[in-house]
Amino acid sequence: MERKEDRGVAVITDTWLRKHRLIYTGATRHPFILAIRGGSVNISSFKRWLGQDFIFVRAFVPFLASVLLKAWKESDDSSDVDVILGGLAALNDEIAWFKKEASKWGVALDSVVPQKSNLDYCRFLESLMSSDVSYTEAVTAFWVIEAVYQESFAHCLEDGSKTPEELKETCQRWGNDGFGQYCCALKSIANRQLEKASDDMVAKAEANLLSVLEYEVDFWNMSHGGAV
Ligand SMILES: Cc1ncc(CN)c(N)n1
Repeated sequence: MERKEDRGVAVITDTWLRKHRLIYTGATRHPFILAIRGGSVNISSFKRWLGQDFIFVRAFVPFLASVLLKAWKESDDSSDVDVILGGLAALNDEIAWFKKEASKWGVALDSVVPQKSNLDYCRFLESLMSSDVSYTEAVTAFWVIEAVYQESFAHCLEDGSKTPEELKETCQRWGNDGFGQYCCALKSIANRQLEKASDDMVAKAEANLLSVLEYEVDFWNMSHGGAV
């Protein structure tokens, strides 16, 4: 089927990404990502990110479950539930992967202390789990959260990147084509929902997009912090 983008019709999420390009680039081309891509990343920064992200991913599970519930209740398209369920299943693998990766790098996940930026981001996720938050808002935020990781890690795998061999598996996890297609599916769902949403809801979804991008930048910034 011909997509709206192909027909030159403005798509809400694309309009937002153009409007907020600076912060979007800040989130997807962060110095931590550029250091991975350039091969100069400090391994203690990577380990710090790994430990913090494990905590985040655990908090992401109930958030995703809440989006699934909202899709089941509010979506007109039953395939949304399938897409989100696929995301939940992938998270199960992701948690197992974090445990394996942490043991490879000698990171004791049980003793990682969540940093403030992480706690703030997890609290934001929790606020989106409220039944007062619409499916449109929740699924839009969900798409942005996934898209930032997809764009960031795919950049580390592009031609010309000098990503260290031992970090390629991490980059593949979010930078692979399958994850890219999953993000496209989430983006289409978000756009479909936004097109029929009230102005007020669209404004809230845009504010959430900005919040996610700010939280993502702060999240990457944690990798600069003190020693692991
Ligand atoms: C902070 C963060 N943002 C996004 C993702 C991708 N699920 C993640 N693992 N961590």
